[in-house]
Parts: sequence; C-alpha cells; structure tokens
Amino acid sequence: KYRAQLLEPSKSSAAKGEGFDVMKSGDARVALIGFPSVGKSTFLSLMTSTASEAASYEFTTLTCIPGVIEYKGANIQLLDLPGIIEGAAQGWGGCHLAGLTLTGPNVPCPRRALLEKELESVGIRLNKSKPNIYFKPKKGGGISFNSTVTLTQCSEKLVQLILHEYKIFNAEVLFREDCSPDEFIDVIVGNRVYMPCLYVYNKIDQISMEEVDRLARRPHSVVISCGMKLNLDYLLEKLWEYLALTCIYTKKRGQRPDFTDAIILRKGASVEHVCHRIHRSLASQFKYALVWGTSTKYSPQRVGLTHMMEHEDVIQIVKK
Ligand SMILES: Nc1nc2c(ncn2[C@@H]2O[C@H](COP(=O)(O)OP(=O)(O)OP(=O)(O)O)[C@@H](O)[C@H]2O)c(=O)[nH]1
Ligand SMILES: [K+]
Ligand SMILES: [Mg+2]
Repeated sequence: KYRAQLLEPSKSSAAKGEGFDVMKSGDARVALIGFPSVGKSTFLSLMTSTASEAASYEFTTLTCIPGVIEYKGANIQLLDLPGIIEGAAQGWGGCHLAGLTLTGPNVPCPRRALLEKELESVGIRLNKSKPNIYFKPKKGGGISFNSTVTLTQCSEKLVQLILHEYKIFNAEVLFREDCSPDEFIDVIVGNRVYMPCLYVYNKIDQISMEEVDRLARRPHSVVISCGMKLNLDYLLEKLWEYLALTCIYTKKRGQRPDFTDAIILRKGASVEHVCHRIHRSLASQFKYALVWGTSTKYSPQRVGLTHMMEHEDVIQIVKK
C-alpha cells in the first residue's frame, strides 16, 4: 500500500493509458523493454524501416523511437525505449505486448526477475489474467463474502482486514478462483494493466549451445541473435501468437474477396466488431452476414451479429 502511494503520480499516468509520447499507429503496439545495450535498437532497425541508433555504450537511446513491422497484413508498432533502470517504468497503458529483451552471457535469471519486479511495482501484470473475483462496493449492508472454490491463501477475515485498510466497509465479494491477497488487492485497486509478455534473449551468438537450449525452454521465451539474424522468423510467429490478432477479409456480393486489405481485430471478435470497424452505423442496418472460413460449419454460412470470427475468415454483409 505504501509503495503504491509513493508511486501514485507515475502510476496514474500508466493506468490511464496515455502511454509514450508518440503517435499510436497500426493494429497493435509492442514495447521493447530491457536493460541498456541488450540490443533493442538493433532489433528495431533490423525488423522495421526505421533506423534507431545502436552503439556499444549504455543509454544510447534516450527517447521513445517508434517503428512498424508489417506482418500478415497487419501493422504492428514497435517502440524502442531507453534502457530500463530501476524506478523508470512508466507510461505503459495502450500497449498490447511487452517484449522484454535480455542478453546472454551474464546470469539472465535475476535480470528477468528484476524487470518483472519493476513492472509489477507500477501495476503491470505480465502473462496473467485478471483475477476471477467479483467485487462490488455497496452503500450499506456490511461486507458479504463468498467463494465458489476452496481458498488456500485468503480467508474471510483477511479479506475484511484488507478492505478496511482501503476504507471499504460495505461490499459484495465473491472469489471464483483461489487468489492470493495481492491479487485481491489488484481487484480492489482496479487500475492494473494485464499484458502478455515475450521474453526475448538476444546475442545468443555469444553463449554456449547448452545455455541457448536452457533459455529457449523457459516459459514465454524466444532466443535470437540480431547480429547473426538467427531465429527472427520464429520470433515474429510468436509475436503474432501473443498479440492474438485476427485477419478478416471482406467480400462484396458477386465479387471475389479483397485479400489485399484485411480488417485486423483482436482474437474473439464478433461480426458486430467487424461491422463497427467498417462503418459506425453498419451494425444498425445489418440484416445477416455470409461467412466463409474456419469459424463456420459449412461455407458460406448465414450468421448473425454475435457470431465469433476466426483468423482469415471471409465475410459478406447484407444490409436491411
Ligand atoms: N554479438 C552481438 N551483438 C549484438 C547483437 N545485437 C546487438 N548487438 C550489439 O550490442 C550493442 C548494443 O546494441 P543496442 O541496439 O544499442 O542496444 P540497446 O538495447 O538499444 O541499448 P540502449 O539504447 O543503450 O539501452 C551494439 O554494439 C550492437 O551492435 C547480437 O545479436 N549479437
Ligand atoms: K547501447
Ligand atoms: Mg537503444
């Protein structure tokens, strides 16, 4: 709690999603976070048409440099950031993926933990989903506590103590998952940012095969070498997977689908999302849609607004 209070000014800007001082562009945004000289700028220059100065001395990059990766018809904005130092993580909202870069030769594990700790302290949760706790502050009636699972880390007493710390005396709380006290606090505070993260170990040309193998097996990890252009294709594939993007193609009646201009949406998008992307008022004029692709049993299939789209589906919208 005290740490949160100390970090209050920087935390609120992070939570509001103002983000870095660059124009948001493209379909998704990836921030490159890492210690100085791990190769973030080298990576940006290699993958995008933007050149970001790289050098062997630390803190070469002093501002946020954006670049764009074109992949599978999507524009992915990549942000090259100054090397992180303790207490420097800020302005994180609005990003869809954290690409943490770590480098080979020196023991990487404590460095990974240090970066995670840094981001944790400003309210960013990596590769975690929002705790499954129902929480609703009330005007009166005290605290009602329930759980649908056996709790091993929290009890009714502890939950009450925590709520009182936050000056909440009336609320409804339902644990649907065996959460920790910290996770419960995240729910009360409510402004946490949940973000997928890929740990990228660069400069594998400088370490032994055994070490490369060990790093590659760690969860959420990809090993690369910008210097020798190793494993970059695989990194792009993983990036795509972690961003969970979906390409949808549109088709006009009696014409072939337009495969040159995909609509890029987050995974789990419905026909209604597609409509909104095409035109603000399209959903209200919607009659039905024909969909070809893996989301339907047969192609084409007549579907409604709530139908869930899948990657590379083709859609034809019929208006009233
Ligand atoms: N051996 C090797 N060197 C690399 C690799 N990638 C980058 N480097 C070198 O590492 C040094 C630092 O690279 P930068 O791209 O400046 O690193 P950065 O993370 O942007 O550093 P800051 O902006 O200072 O935080 C440069 O001398 C690069 O040439 C790699 O895969 N292998
Ligand atoms: K550098
Ligand atoms: Mg740099």
